[in-house]
Amino acid sequence: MTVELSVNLNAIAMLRNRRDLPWPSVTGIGRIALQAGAHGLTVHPRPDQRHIRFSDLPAIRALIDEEFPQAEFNIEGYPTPEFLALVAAARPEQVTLVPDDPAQPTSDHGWDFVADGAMLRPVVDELKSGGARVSLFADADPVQMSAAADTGCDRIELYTGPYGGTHSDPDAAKAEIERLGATADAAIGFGLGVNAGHDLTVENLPPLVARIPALAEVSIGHGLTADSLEHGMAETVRRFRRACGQAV
Ligand SMILES: CC(=O)[C@@H](O)[C@H](O)COP(=O)(O)O
Ligand SMILES: NCC(=O)COP(=O)(O)O
Repeated sequence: MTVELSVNLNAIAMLRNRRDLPWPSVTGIGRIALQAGAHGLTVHPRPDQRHIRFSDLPAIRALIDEEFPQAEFNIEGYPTPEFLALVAAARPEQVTLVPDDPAQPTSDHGWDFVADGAMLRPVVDELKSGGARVSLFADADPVQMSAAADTGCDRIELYTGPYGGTHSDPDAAKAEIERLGATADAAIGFGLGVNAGHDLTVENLPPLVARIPALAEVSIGHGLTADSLEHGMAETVRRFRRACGQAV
């Protein structure tokens, strides 16, 4: 199975928002990423619009529809009525629901599928009936996968932040990979697809992909954007695609 790369544009938008100027262009950089073979684009429109602005969503939708119809749009966020309205208008191929509080500096945990299942089930149903694939953000915890499947979601997205934090500790990295792998095995056993994301890099992707051969998609923004400052966006997308095991 090919591990697809979805490029997260949050950091590009964060840089753009530093000034009242239209560059760097979120759609312009997204175009370069798709031209270089990224499978799709990911955004996380947070309530304070600190990076991705609500107005970015129709522009990204139009870019994909008009120039890259085979690509996917993945929108992440907490399922407030405002977020669900943005999703209904943008018609993304995938929605990734995360349990983020608006005050969080970034996403740093997955759902408690036992406690949150009753809330998630109707939201998942609504999004799926609108035609989206639904992925739910998940910590590395195999025990939670039965309850995750009970939400009716299509996929989980493994939160790989703790793994990303082991960049200088090989033993801790191996332990995190095994926790992630065991969670993926459990999810697949319940018929779920598996995505992954947060703090993934060219260096830490290959061992994760080797442990989870059924991994469907990784969404990457921070590390990929950092590398693009050195290698350029097109070459960086190719480097990350190779790190996913794609023949580039
Ligand atoms: C869900 C996740 O881990 C990331 O995709 C998230 O979008 C990061 O958000 P920030 O870019 O705001 O840190
Ligand atoms: N879902 C993870 C994502 O889209 C990007 O996370 P990061 O690479 O910016 O940490």
